[in-house]
Amino acid sequence: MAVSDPQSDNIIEVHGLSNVFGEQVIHEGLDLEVRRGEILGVVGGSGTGKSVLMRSIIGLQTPDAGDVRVFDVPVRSAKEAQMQAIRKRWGILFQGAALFSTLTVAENVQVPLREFYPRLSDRMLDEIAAYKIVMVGLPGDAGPKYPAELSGGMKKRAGIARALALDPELLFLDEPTAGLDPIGAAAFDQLILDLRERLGLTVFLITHDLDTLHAICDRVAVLADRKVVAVGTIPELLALDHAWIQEYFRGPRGRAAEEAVEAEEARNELAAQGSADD
Ligand SMILES: Nc1ncnc2c1ncn2[C@@H]1O[C@H](COP(=O)(O)OP(=O)(O)OP(=O)(O)O)[C@@H](O)[C@H]1O
Repeated sequence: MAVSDPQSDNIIEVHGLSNVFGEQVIHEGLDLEVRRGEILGVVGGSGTGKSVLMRSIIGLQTPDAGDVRVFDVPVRSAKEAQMQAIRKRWGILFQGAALFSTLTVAENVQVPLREFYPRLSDRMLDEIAAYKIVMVGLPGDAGPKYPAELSGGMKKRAGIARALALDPELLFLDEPTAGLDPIGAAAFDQLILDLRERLGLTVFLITHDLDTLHAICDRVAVLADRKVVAVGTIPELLALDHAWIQEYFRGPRGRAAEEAVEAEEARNELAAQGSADD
């Protein structure tokens, strides 16, 4: 049930993916393409295999069948040097930010730099970390703090700073707004949008957050029945006769998220009219 036309300029291509754990078939013949420059939301019920899909794409999970290409490199058969080269081109925010608790924020940001560029001087490492920390909207004095001293939203921002350490082209985000209050979540959505604009990122975003889907995703991929059953804009998905999609987007939470976006658009329109009248 692919809704949008396929495009050739894909950063990620997944074809015929299967993942099986014992008796449990998670994916069977799953296809997905992620286009350069888009924010693709990935949704699906709990346990449908969103995180397993992400792990298959980044090479942390060896699938039972299928092809996965990232930056045109076949992840399953790539040599270690090829994988190293593409790992430099992506950044990952795992669920819960996954910061090293014994390292400061600045040291966390420096982890990928030390791994991929072991000859960087301490001064350069400090400068890059300070730059990334400010880039994600953390206060300048956040660098020497430990994760335990940060709020949930700040931890996520620190995780993003680390994911951006190597100036990636592609960002993987696994439930980035989970656990944030609605205001913190909206601010985080805005940060992702800003970063995409400023850095030209492509974003693979796993989320349950309907507000996030409405606010920042160009397209949404729906996981159900062991595969991606549909990919498209939210209006395209709403036009489909699929029970889970209808329930998810048209349920009370889905409608509230839709209304919030409509209200925001109306406010922006009024503001634009106001400034045109001045
Ligand atoms: N290494 C593994 N070994 C065995 N089973 C696994 C493994 N990894 C994941 N699973 C199982 O695969 C299924 C899908 O897991 P996954 O974490 O991808 O779901 P999800 O869609 O991300 O869920 P949620 O929305 O709750 O985070 C789950 O039933 C999980 O228990």
